[in-house]
Amino acid sequence: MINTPAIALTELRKSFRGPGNTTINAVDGISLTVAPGEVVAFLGPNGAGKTTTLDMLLGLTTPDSGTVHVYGTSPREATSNGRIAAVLQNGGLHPDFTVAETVEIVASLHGRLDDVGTVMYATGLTDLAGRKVSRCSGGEQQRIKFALATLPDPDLLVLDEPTAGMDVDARRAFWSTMRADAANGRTVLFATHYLEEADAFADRIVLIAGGRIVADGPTADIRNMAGRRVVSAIVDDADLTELTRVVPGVEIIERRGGRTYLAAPDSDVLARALFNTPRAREVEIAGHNLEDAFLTLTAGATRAEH
Ligand SMILES: Nc1ncnc2c1ncn2[C@@H]1O[C@H](COP(=O)(O)OP(=O)(O)OP(=O)(O)O)[C@@H](O)[C@H]1O
Repeated sequence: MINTPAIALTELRKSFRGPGNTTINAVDGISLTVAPGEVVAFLGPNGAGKTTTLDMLLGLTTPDSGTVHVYGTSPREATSNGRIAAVLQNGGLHPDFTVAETVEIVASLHGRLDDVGTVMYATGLTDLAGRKVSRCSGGEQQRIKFALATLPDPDLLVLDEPTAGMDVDARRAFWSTMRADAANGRTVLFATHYLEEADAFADRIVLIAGGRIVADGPTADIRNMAGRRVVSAIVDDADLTELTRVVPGVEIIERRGGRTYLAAPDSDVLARALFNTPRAREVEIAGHNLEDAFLTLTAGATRAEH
């Protein structure tokens, strides 16, 4: 079955009870198909719904509605036959074991005791072999989890904020190991809230906010989209209609607090047109910072609460 996707999510929904009897639609209709061998970043701000989606993908949480398929099977089946493995944010490590013991236990479960040395070396754990897990830093613990996740040699690796707690050098080392894995054909889906990290590593970025996908495309496209300079102003509807006529490719990103946020392939043309629009007031040109632009892209998506 050559065409079976690595991941197929259809109309996934999951809500939780929030404070004061409200309902939080953590995941609000996510559909996503990932082909084998793709490296996909699941990018979104805190609370966007990334972890909840990954939990459903891994079969740790049951969706309220929608379906999850991993290589055409259920998450449970994919986990039990070693096709999918994960590095999650919390838990999973025994504090009293040493790093080597931890890796050996999981290796023995997968019949890979012979590979312990190689895996520990590849994940930068060799020098930490004798250290108790409880004495390892957050970043070091992430590396242990990563080593454990690669032991079953999964076709799909799911990583939730994998570099949390790592310093710059550790991050770089981690991603170079991941790149080598991906070059060998492993499918990787990782959650992050750093655009730079998604940009540096993923082939494709799925941008999520408010429990929904707000953009999905090749990394270069999303980078260009996020990299556009945003121009905003207080402007009325009639002038807006005129602007969309005179500025090629202008797009209304959102309207918030009486202000309209616009972007165009040439932001100078857009800004000039706005300055020449007599009733447009308080024209502002946003900086070119990728993180700011990313926030602008996701700010419009607010989660529906009842
Ligand atoms: N068990 C739960 N009970 C109640 N609310 C929850 C639960 N799990 C998640 N939520 C809420 O659902 C929303 C989505 O959370 P989720 O952890 O999936 O987001 P995230 O994108 O992974 O965020 P982060 O980057 O902070 O990890 C948030 O508003 C969160 O508070």
